[in-house]
Parts: sequence; structure tokens; C-alpha cells
Amino acid sequence: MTSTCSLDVEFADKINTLLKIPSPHEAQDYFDKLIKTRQCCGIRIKHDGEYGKGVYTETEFAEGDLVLKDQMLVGAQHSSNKVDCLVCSYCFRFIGSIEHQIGRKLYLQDLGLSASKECVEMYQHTSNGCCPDDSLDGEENSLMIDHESSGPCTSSDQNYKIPLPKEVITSLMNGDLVLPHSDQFPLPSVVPCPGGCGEANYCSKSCADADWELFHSLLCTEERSGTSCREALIKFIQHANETNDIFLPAAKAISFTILNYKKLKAARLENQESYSSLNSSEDYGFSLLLEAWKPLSMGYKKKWWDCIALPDDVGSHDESSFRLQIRELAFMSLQLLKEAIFEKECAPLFSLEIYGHIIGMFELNNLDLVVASPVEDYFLYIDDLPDPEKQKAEKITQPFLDALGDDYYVCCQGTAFFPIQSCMNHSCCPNAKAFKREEDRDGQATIIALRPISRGEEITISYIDEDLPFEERQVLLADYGFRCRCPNLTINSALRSSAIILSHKHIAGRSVEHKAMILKVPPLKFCCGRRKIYKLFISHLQLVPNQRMSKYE
Ligand SMILES: C[S@@+](CC[C@H](N)C(=O)[O-])C[C@H]1O[C@@H](n2cnc3c(N)ncnc32)[C@H](O)[C@@H]1O
Repeated sequence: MTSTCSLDVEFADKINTLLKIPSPHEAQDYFDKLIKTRQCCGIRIKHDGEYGKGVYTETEFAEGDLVLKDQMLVGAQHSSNKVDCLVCSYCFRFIGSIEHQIGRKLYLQDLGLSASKECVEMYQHTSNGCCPDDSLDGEENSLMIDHESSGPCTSSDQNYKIPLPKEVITSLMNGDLVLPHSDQFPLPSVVPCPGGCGEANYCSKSCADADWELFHSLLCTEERSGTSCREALIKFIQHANETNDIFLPAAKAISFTILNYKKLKAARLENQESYSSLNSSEDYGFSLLLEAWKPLSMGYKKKWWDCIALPDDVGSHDESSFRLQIRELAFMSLQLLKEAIFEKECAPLFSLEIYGHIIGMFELNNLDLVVASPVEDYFLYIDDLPDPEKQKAEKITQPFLDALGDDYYVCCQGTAFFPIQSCMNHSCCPNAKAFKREEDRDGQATIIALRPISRGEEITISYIDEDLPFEERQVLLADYGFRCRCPNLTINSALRSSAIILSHKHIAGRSVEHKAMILKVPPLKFCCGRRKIYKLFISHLQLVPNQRMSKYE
């Protein structure tokens, strides 16, 4: 039997209006304004293409030109990755210090945890006051939760690690022990969550304030923050981490809309409109909700359980029961979220239709969020020092590298929806790619031209690894609901030897599951026997013209 959400029945008309595809005029107006706020010029979103919306050039781009730097609308670090990297919860920059990043990871590793396992155990441990550092206080809720999934770049216990004494790790975390040359890699200080939950940390007050204003004030688990149902919120987070952490950005999308609604309402009231006109007219309230929802209304959407690809281990005869299970999972998550942050004036947002469409939108549009680790840069820097400076530094750094094992370079990973990039259609011979350059140290998406693009041409990216054989490409593209009809000609390999950072990632059905592969980078120079091999998600490979990597060529 399928669970029914009463809000779906009660607000059926409003839900239909919220999910209506915006008119071309409305969308054009929205995207024209949005593009003006981005680091890009010479692109336009058009609505009359073969595949719905598409991004087109209004100028010429040369190979390697920056086409777009897009800011995410909603993004989240994977729960499993939180053990490995301490990043700004808003822009996903690494924060603290090289020492703090290493110390924190070793501390958690010392508790016998990898990112994917035994996190509950760690939670119990830290809750008992065993945490040596205040900066870990409150992280428990976010760290305890994922004991199910394992991303491709997360810790593994398979590589050999030589543990360090606890006191050394503690002094590293406390800042008493300073590593040689770490001043070459300054990181922003940790700014704690203004609500005091300790789960969210930031690189600056402006990021803390922006996150609070846009999302976190409704999702903060600290009692003082005024979140009405803290227990329910914690349960919601736990459920997301035990099942599929895509529910976390979905909650952010709902939070964003509620907070936006409240802001719009307050602004209207300030503009002398009477309380009575706002409160008495239901339509007026709904028009505000429509306005608040607008950024999300623009994304291409289908219901999650309808569009999600059937996993390999589910036969077609089990398809309907699989889709039903996904729907039930979303239903369960939504009940917990509703208990935590329900807002009467925004009730239609808590319908299963809307929740399912938000997650489906992520399924069809999201890019991987990947930010390279400064800890890797640090060890590479030490490795590149001339002797005898190198020998001197390595006497101190080597034990830390040995303790970290092969996981010393784990990057920040998550998933994010980028409003402009998400309008880019797929081609198996794309003219652009999403990537990260040396200077791109945050979670934003950077799109670069792979070859000269002429005025008026559509900008296309590949959602999958375009090097795969034709049939495999078609299978992967079926996840996006279409078969590609473009011929895959010779791929421009000019940028191929560089690092790959961003990729389209499908959110797996029942738990977070990444399709990983080892990227074909040129033979690597070894750094103390463990210079990194990039392990990245694949569904959609993106090349990074990255100076840092060019030295390997
Ligand atoms: C990320 S969205 C791209 C923007 C989308 N065209 C829109 O209208 O918002 C992905 C969806 O666009 C459509 N699409 C993108 N590239 C396509 C292609 N090469 N052939 C057919 N459909 C495509 C598919 O429906 C796909 O699920």
C-alpha cells in the first residue's frame, strides 16, 4: 500500500501551479537577470531549442576561455566526507589550518573510524567528552550519521597507516604544534554557526550570515536558535544519512523557499501594505510563495521515483516495487522534515509532489561538488622543496603522512544545483566542460570552452564520459531520460591530461552511491611513495586545465 500525503490532496491546485513550467518570457527575464550577477558575459538562455532550455553564446569564445562561473543555488557536502574535510558549510572552502585538517582527520581515524563506518561509535565516544578539541563539539550530529555509504574518495582502512601518539594529534589540533612551511598554505579561521549548533562552520562571517539567512536558521539543531523541533530535525538528518543524503539539500531547498517567503512578506509589510490585506487574502500569500519558489521553479524537473534510473541489480519485473520503495523513502523523510520545520503559510512545499520534484531536479541536473584539498598541496610542496630543506621538513612531516596513509589528499565532495549550468544540454562531442582551476577553491562550477565556440552556437557539456563506447553512453544517458543522437566525433584531447574535478552525478536509488573510476592521468611522479592518483566520480567527466597538475605532464 502506498502512503498518502494529505497535503497533496488539500493543495492539489497550488501544487500544480508551483510545478507549472514557467513561461518562456518569465524564464527569459529570470535568467537574463541572473546572468548579470555572474562572472560571465556573452551567454544567453533560450527556450526554443530542440531539448527545451539551452545555453547559447552571444559572442565568440576561444579554446580555454571561461564561459561561466556559476554559483550554486543549493549544495551540500556528503555526510561521509565530513570526517575527512572541514569546510565552510556555505562556500565549501577548506577552513582552519593545515594542522587542524590533519589533526582532526587523524583524531577521527584514531577512533577507528573511516568516513563510512562506525560513525555512531564515534558519536558515542565524542559525546562522552573524549573529544580533545572544542572545535569538534557539536559536529557529532553530522558525523555520526553516515554509517552506510562510502564515496570514492573517502577514507579506506585498506592502506597502511602508522598511528601517532594521541598527545601529538591533540597538540596538532590545538595549534600547539606547527608544521614546517604550513604558513605557505593559510586557511581562513573557523567561524562557528551563529546559532551555536557546532555542526556548521564557515570561512567568514559573511558566509555564516548568508547561510543563516538563506538556509540554516531553519535547519540549525541548536536549541537556542529557535528551531522548534530539534529532536525531529536530528531524526531527519539521521534518516538522511542512513538512507540517502540527497534529502539534506532537499531540506535546504525547502528552507530557502520558506525563508525567502518570509523575507518577501516582511518587505511588503514594510512597504506600508496592511497586515489585513496580507493575512486575509490567501491568494496574496500564495503569490508570495510563488515568488519565493521562483529560483527552484526554473529547474528542469521530474518526480524522483519516476526519473531515477533502475539500478543494475533490480530486474525490470521489480521496477514498480523499486519505484514504490523510493517514494516511500521520500515520504518517510518528508514526515520527519515536516515535524521539524513545518510552516503553515508554506504548506504546499511539504507535499510529497513538491518534495519528489525537488529531489528529481537534483537527480537530473546536479553536478558533483568537489574542492581540492590544501593538505595535498602542502605535502606536494614539501616534496618539491630543495635539499637540505626538504630533508629537514620531512623529518617532521613524514610521520603525519605515514599516519594519514593514502587518504591524505581526500577532497571535499558533495552535490550541488547550479541554476545556469543546469540549463546546458548534453552532447557526446561537447564544446565546454565544468572544471576547477587553480584559483577555484570554492564549490562553484566553472565552465570552460574546450574549443573555439562561435557566436550563436549552443554551449554543450557531456553528462557522461564521452570516451565510452556508443552503447554504454546510451545506457548512461538513459538515466537522464534520453538517447543521444549526436555523433561522437574525435574528442578534443587538448585538456585531457589535466585534473578532472566536477561531474554530473546521479544520485543513487537507495543509498548514496558513487560511480567511481580512476582517472587516466599521465604517469605520476611519486611523493614519498604515495603521490595521488585521482579517483573521481564518473557519470560525466570534466577536464580541468589545472596548472598544478601540468607539472606531471
Ligand atoms: C540538465 S537539463 C538541461 C536543460 C533542459 N534542456 C531544460 O529544459 O531545462 C537535462 C535535460 O535536458 C534534456 N536534454 C539535454 N541534452 C539532451 C540531448 N542531447 N538530447 C535530448 N535531450 C536532452 C533531457 O530531458 C535532460 O534530462
